[in-house]
Amino acid sequence: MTSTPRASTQAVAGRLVARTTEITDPGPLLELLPDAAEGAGEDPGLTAWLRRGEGIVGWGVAASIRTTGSGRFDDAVDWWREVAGAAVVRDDLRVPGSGLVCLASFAFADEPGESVLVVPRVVVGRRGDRCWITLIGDDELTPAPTLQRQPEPRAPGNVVFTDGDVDSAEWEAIVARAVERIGSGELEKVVLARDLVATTDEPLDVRWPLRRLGTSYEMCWTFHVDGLFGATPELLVRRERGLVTSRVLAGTIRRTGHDERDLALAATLARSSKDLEEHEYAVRSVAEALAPHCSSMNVPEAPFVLHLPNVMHLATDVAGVVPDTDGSTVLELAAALHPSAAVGGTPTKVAVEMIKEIEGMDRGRYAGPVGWMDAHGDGEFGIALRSAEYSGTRVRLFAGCGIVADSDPEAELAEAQAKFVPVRDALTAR
Ligand SMILES: C=C(O[C@@H]1C=C(C(=O)O)C=C[C@H]1O)C(=O)O
Repeated sequence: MTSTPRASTQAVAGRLVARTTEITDPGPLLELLPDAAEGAGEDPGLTAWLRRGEGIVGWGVAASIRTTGSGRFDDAVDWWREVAGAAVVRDDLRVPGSGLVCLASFAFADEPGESVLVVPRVVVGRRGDRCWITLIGDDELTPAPTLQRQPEPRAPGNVVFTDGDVDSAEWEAIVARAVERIGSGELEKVVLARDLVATTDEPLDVRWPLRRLGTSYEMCWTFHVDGLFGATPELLVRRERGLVTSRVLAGTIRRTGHDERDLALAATLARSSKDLEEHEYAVRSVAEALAPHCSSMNVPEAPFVLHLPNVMHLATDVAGVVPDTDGSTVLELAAALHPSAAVGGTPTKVAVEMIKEIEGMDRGRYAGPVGWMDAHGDGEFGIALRSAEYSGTRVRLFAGCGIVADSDPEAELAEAQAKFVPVRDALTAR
């Protein structure tokens, strides 16, 4: 058993006061984020959760909590219940993302790793053609800032990439070892990841990669919470007024850059027994974790192919109804789902143990839940994939692959390389 260190809280001075007001369209939300370097030493707390230009961005820190260990989700649930329960909220819009919200990102493993929840001081959101600002303060409202499109973020300068904890040859050997153990019947699937370290000339202005991810990977959820950023195609869970949805991905093929060839490859992917098997494990793990909370569920029989600029995935959208009698918040659902077979394996416990034993690196918050939640427990959590953690000029990129009985280590390495592309390009693109 791992111990559960207590959560460390940055105290909320008093109760939080939040007010949401409708505003005219302020332009692309990512362009509103202020320059973190101008914050006079204060934590700028830049946060983002966006897809196709809709979602929320935030800055400033009205309240936050850091938590570790196997109790990280429970600590977060308790903290948010307390903060949201005591808050005074005025929200005339009542759309997803308006009112009091927190953004959060959780460590993949029970140990090591730190999880973070942040309530920004200023949140600006867009849903359809409605836009809003929410000001959050302790005891009294944060004064309204002037919303303006910010100049182009500072460029990272030259970027040098080096192997992370495990180089490519070693990683292939690790994958080969996993395939052997799957062959001997120890487990069915394990997801193995590796990291790549980018060193930038200038301390990273996270708005630089965020803007590029937001435009190049529109169909993904572009996010940033406390130094973890990326654009994930995988939605762990969304809860919106009793309806839950999850987009499950597993089974991948690299794109060639030629539309016709890619279409042929998409058809191959949809028929590939190796990928369908890997996908089936992931869908089953999500459906089984959601079932106890749902009065009805829809699990499509066959996946569709999701086309991204770098790769294509087998994808299934699972949906369910959470009755009022269940009352689980989106965070509790995310906790129940994590780690799904898309990032852990099957059976989960054996796979997670094997990851710890052979992967050779600390995942940090990569592949953990990342997203936002409101005071009613609605919100969205994605899986932090196609992501990186940064501090100053050091950026750690992550990518992983589901390994099954007939996985080929060389092909898996190439697949992981393709999954580095979104963040790599976002750092180096002009
Ligand atoms: C683990 C990652 O991706 C996951 C693994 C996939 C696969 O092995 O086919 C596909 C999508 C994700 O569920 C990653 O991007 O790092």
